[in-house]
Amino acid sequence: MADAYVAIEGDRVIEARARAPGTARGELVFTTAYTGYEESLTDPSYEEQVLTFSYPLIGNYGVREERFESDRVHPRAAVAREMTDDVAEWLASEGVPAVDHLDTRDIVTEIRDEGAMKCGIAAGPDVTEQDALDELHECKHMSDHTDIGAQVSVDEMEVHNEGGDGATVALVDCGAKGSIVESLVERDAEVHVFPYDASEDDVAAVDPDLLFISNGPGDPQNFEQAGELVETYVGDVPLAGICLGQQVVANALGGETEKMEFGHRGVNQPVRDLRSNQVVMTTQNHGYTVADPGDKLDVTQVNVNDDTPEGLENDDLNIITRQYHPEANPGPHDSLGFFDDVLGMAGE
Ligand SMILES: NC(=O)CC[C@H](N)C(=O)O
Repeated sequence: MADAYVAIEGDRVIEARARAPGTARGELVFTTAYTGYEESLTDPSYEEQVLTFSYPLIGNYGVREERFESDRVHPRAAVAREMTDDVAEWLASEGVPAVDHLDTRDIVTEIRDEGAMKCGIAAGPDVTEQDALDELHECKHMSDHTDIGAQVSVDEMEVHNEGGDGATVALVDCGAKGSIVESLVERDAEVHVFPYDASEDDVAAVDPDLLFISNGPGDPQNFEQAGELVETYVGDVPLAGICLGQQVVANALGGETEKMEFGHRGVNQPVRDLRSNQVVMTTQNHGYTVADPGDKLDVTQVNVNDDTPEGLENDDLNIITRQYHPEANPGPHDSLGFFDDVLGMAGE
């Protein structure tokens, strides 16, 4: 008998098995990644989403903190065909509801046909279908989470690798994955991690060689202050961005972003570099895209599947951004050279 329910738009309720108890709501999305569940579940970009794994068995190599991308689980709930006890117990200890024993192919097909959608989840011995429906009816559209940055950013500036020999990087933390900081520190950068709403004066105080806008959850248009930093620094200091960072940079420089139907989430998204014609496999996790790069940025890389912009650049203004995740974790390491390129702009 079912002891968990997933309610999706149209008030359809899918029965499941409770693996971690509780009720939750969020935007229902799926990832096709076949490894990296620890990294995905701790990626702050999944804040306010319910993550469905299309790969059928989640948890088969345990749960190790050294693979976490932040200090907590970010999706509001997790959905899998089959989840191991390790993962279920971890999610339960974090208070994040989880369900399995349902047809995840059905959910993926529904999202592909209808687009990412609101959902409600109720899991545990005492829950009813109505509990899941109540959650669904309370669920907000992702763009209506207007201060989502506050949920994922540092409260105070933090310095990593103080006294490092390399560039001084001002990383605006819109929900940064730990691997981005690590990739910069490994290249000797002194990384100042700023709150998502840091002021121009805060950033100016460290006299950065590079302004870097991180990945993050929700609608990039809700990160106005990060956009203002981009407007302030463009032309004076090199600019870099990953995922939400690319979107914020584009919006700040006269471009436009829009919501995609169901986005790209996985570890084998092919990206073509338009100058070298080389294709690399990339890790992705985004539901918005740059619809118009504006007149300051050139599209230098595109997604092979749907031609959406994956890289934006301006050689004169020293700007390089990526829609995908060059830091990987999970996923292929093919584009780690991005970090050498952006630190190269900063004189390293
Ligand atoms: N990983 C990210 O930075 C995601 C960016 C943005 N929240 C999107 O969904 O498009």
